[in-house]
Amino acid sequence: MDRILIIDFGSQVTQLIARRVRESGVYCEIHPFNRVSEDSIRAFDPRGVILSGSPASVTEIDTPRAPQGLFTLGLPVLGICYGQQTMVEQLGGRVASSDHREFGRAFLDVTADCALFHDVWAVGEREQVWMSHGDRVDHLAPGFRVVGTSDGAPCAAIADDDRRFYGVQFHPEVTHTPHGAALLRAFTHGVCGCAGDWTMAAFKDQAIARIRAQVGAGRVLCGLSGGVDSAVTAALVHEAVGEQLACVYVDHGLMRQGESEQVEAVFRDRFNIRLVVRHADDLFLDALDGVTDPEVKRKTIGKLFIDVFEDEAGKLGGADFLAQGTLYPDVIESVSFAGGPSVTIKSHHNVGGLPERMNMALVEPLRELFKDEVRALGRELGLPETMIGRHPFPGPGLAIRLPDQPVTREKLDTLRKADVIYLEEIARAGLYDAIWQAFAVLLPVRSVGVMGDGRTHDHVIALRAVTATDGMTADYYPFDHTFLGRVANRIINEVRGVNRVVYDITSKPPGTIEWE
Ligand SMILES: Nc1ncnc2c1ncn2[C@@H]1O[C@H](COP(=O)(O)OP(=O)(O)OP(=O)(O)O)[C@@H](O)[C@H]1O
Ligand SMILES: O=c1[nH]c(=O)c2[nH+]cn([C@@H]3O[C@H](COP(=O)(O)O)[C@@H](O)[C@H]3O)c2[nH]1
Ligand SMILES: NC(=O)CC[C@H](N)C(=O)O
Ligand SMILES: [Mg+2]
Repeated sequence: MDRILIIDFGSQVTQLIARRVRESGVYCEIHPFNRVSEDSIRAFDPRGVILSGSPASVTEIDTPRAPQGLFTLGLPVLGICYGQQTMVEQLGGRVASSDHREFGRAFLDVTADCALFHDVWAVGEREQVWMSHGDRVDHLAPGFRVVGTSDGAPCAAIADDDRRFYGVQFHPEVTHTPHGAALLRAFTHGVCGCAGDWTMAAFKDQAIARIRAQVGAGRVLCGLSGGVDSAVTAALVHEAVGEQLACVYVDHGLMRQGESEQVEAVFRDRFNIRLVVRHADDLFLDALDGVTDPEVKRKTIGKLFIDVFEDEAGKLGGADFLAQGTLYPDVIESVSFAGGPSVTIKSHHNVGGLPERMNMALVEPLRELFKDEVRALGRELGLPETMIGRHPFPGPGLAIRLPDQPVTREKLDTLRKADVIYLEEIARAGLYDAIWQAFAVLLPVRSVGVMGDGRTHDHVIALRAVTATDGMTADYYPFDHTFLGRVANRIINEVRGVNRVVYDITSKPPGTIEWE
């Protein structure tokens, strides 16, 4: 299988390089610069290498470099921004800090032809690109020539066709460079000669073969949440090892209205997979009694998940493997320049402690995929569209949508009623698929209102809806006011105990998607 190696120097947009390469039908992986060597590159056996951008500056000592041996392997190399700068510097050219910094939209004048521009750009054209740099290449390394210039970068695009080395100061991976994807494709297909045959159908067959080889005759347990990731994982593992798989769905009393019934019905209807539904609301709600702190809530729930899985595995006569829907963004070790370990924003309930305690090995067939690729794989496996397009729902459920207050059955009930109205209206307006995730939050404040000429002193519901591609960053969804007014009206009229509705317009960062 053709593959491209992306060496990450810590750019904010390295993941986008991977997405674009994969969209061109070529498998790729991101490896942090401090983990690659000439040997590791040989072992990975790529058709070509892309060097990412970085917050660091080549002009300073002790900043990251590519392994020097990379440039003698005979492989095509594309350096993007910092990647271009370090390549030039490592091959004998010079990079300097410039007064003329460029951030955001810029224009590139195409001054010469090269394989990177083939069928994309012609000499004499002026092309929109996206820039984010303060340094620039001042003197080319031997063998290179300039093929494009911009106001702030006389060497904005450079080529050494003999060695198949290319460098661009702009970022082709971002959508603000309109022809960027085509340039990356020209690199992967034209320059590196990749066939572009990495499809979800091919991935599915390989994944099934890998699961069979790993699991053998062993027994697999899969936590099923109703979410896309676990559904696709279960379907894939089932195709691979059939009856050796059992799924456990835990109703922890923190699910949305009708959710458990729906997950169970869809699953039993569509799949012939053994499913255990475990009702454990007393267990979870008792443990959460009086807990207000978000981290304590998350850890309490995480621990109980482990207990329940352990218990169910025992009832099933033991399990050798645990199947999880871990995705590529969870796996990528992005390079941190903050120095020191990064802070914990929130402990994502993960069944991470599980395998160790239960002596189960992990089966993680989605480790290499992004969420949209998981959805494509789900389609390949014939999963229903309602399951594939489902908004993500966090493992700790509604507990983290009752911020800064203890979880009670009464509050859960109020929250559920508001949430279901909101989602109903979103579906009715045809907006469900345009939104990454939407939900209601019950705030720990009461406000004064007037209803039916009487005074009310009731709860406030906050509505949240965001757009995102992988949940790492997000923007609030720009509903029109008529829509918001309609939802607010219905919630206040139909949900007893709520007299006010607000809309959350915080992006991530600085906010997060969930409130806790
Ligand atoms: N209620 C639940 N019962 C059983 N397992 C669960 C439950 N909630 C979460 N899990 C397990 O935890 C994993 C992580 O949850 P996560 O929400 O990240 O993924 P998902 O629910 O499969 O997909 P999505 O991100 O779309 O919600 C799931 O894949 C599943 O294995
Ligand atoms: O399985 C999960 N377990 C968790 O503990 C958890 N916390 C947040 N989320 C989901 O992750 C995405 C990003 O959420 P945040 O911006 O709130 O961190 C959003 O999609 C959140 O819904 C979770 N999913
Ligand atoms: N985006 C980047 O890779 C920036 C590289 C380097 N820090 C510069 O400012 O030029
Ligand atoms: Mg989920």
